[in-house]
Amino acid sequence: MTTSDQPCRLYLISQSEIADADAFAATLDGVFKAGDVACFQLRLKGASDDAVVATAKTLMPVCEAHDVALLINDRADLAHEADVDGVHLGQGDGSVKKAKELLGLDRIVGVTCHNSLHLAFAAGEQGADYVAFGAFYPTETKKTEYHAEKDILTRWDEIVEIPSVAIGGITTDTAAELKEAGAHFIAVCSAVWQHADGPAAAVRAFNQILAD
Ligand SMILES: Cc1ncc(COP(=O)(O)OP(=O)(O)O)c(N)n1
Ligand SMILES: Cc1nc(C(=O)O)sc1CCOP(=O)(O)O
Ligand SMILES: [Mg+2]
Repeated sequence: MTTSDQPCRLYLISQSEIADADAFAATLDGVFKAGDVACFQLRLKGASDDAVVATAKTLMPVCEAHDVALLINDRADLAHEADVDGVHLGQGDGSVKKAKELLGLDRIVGVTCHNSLHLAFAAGEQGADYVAFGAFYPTETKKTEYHAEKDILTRWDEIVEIPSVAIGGITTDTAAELKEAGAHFIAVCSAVWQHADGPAAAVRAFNQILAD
């Protein structure tokens, strides 16, 4: 993941529960057909380890077919077991170094950095492939303790080559301003899965905005 001449792309986060992985794989295939998605993060909360790995394995062929990187949230060990493209680590989810050792240097390790350039520099020094800033807007997907301002994306983009991901309450109304501020990826959950016209329509709409 490098920033030079790269367009701002969509980073899709799953809902926190997936009841039927096969049915969801079919939905995801339709979503990916609707437009460009760079990454898909499997963010299951409260699922067993076996369910996370099994769901990832069911979704992997769909992600591969559309050239979408599949990441597992929170757990480098499960990302390793499922042999996916990488892991997203929060500040309490283990070190980048250990994740890279386990997964291999070719796998993606992204890190939550809240509203802190200091955390982002530390993640970058440890070898993170991207840093995530947020939450930019109110969200019901997660209880957030940190609020990020757009200028952190601009300052990061001016200083560092490592891509940034903007997250938290992003909608089709706000994606453009984050892109303009310098975000390299726009991470979205509810604005896709709860879109009035369905997730494929949402991905089409985000793609139009990010292409402008
Ligand atoms: C792209 C991206 N950015 C931030 C987060 C949040 O990670 P974390 O702080 O570990 O919180 P949970 O997602 O685990 O609740 C993320 N998942 N993805
Ligand atoms: C998972 C997550 N992490 C955040 C952070 O600020 O670190 S905000 C968030 C929720 C993202 O979902 P939505 O697009 O529905 O707001
Ligand atoms: Mg986490």
